[in-house]
Amino acid sequence: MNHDIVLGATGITKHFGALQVLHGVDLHVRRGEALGVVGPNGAGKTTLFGVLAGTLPASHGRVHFDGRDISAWDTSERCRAGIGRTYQVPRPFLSMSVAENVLVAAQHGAGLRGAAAQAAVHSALDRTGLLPLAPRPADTLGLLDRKRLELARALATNPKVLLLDEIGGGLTEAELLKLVELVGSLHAEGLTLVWIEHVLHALLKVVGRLVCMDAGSVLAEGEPAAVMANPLVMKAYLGGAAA
Ligand SMILES: Nc1ncnc2c1ncn2[C@@H]1O[C@H](COP(=O)(O)OP(=O)(O)OP(=O)(O)O)[C@@H](O)[C@H]1O
Repeated sequence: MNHDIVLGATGITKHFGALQVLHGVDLHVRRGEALGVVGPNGAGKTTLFGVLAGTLPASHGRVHFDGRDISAWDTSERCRAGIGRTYQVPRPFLSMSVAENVLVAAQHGAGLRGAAAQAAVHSALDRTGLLPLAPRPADTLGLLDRKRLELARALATNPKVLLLDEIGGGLTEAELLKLVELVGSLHAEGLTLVWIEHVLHALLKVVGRLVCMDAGSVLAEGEPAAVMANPLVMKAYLGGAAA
């Protein structure tokens, strides 16, 4: 495997019963890059994230990470190896504080204990600007701070690659700019990102490469402007809008 590729999926298919939602997808993430993943609703983007993170077993195909075949690894092994993710629908423990939520991720996601767990929590809160809110109950946070918390929980697992699933949804334009700034700063620190996002103008401020999926296949990939101008991609989006 090419060592420039930190995370690679090859020939991934996924069936849910009789429904096939991924049809031989190849996805290769380069070390240090920010890769965007777009596509109409139901294209299979979140399912692909599940296969990468190990929450969903692939029906066929292999996943490699950092030079190793991790296809048989479960989600906690992959998390400890350095694959972090956020969820489309964040589910923080609402009665717990911001810091406690991040601590749970450091302990249960990354298996950290004691001073190492506390250091990971401090660093994640600091990087996401949540240190001043550390003692606040999670249910008192506004939407942007909940997104920051979702990021902090993923960062507390010390990821080498961070999978972001539609973290931009529902924010005002001003909030979105702050989120873009934060995600951009994580990438500037050297974190490899794969970001599924429907809010294209936000995504395009951060990513250097784009993959477009439709109906369980990769339609196009490459330089973002070229991908968005690809006739197949335009057709998929217009079809999605009309559906
Ligand atoms: N657990 C499941 N059981 C059955 N079908 C599923 C399951 N999860 C996803 N699907 C189906 O797989 C297809 C792909 O869904 P997926 O969520 O991966 O798409 P997506 O590209 O992430 O869409 P969106 O942009 O709307 O989040 C959809 O038809 C969806 O209904």
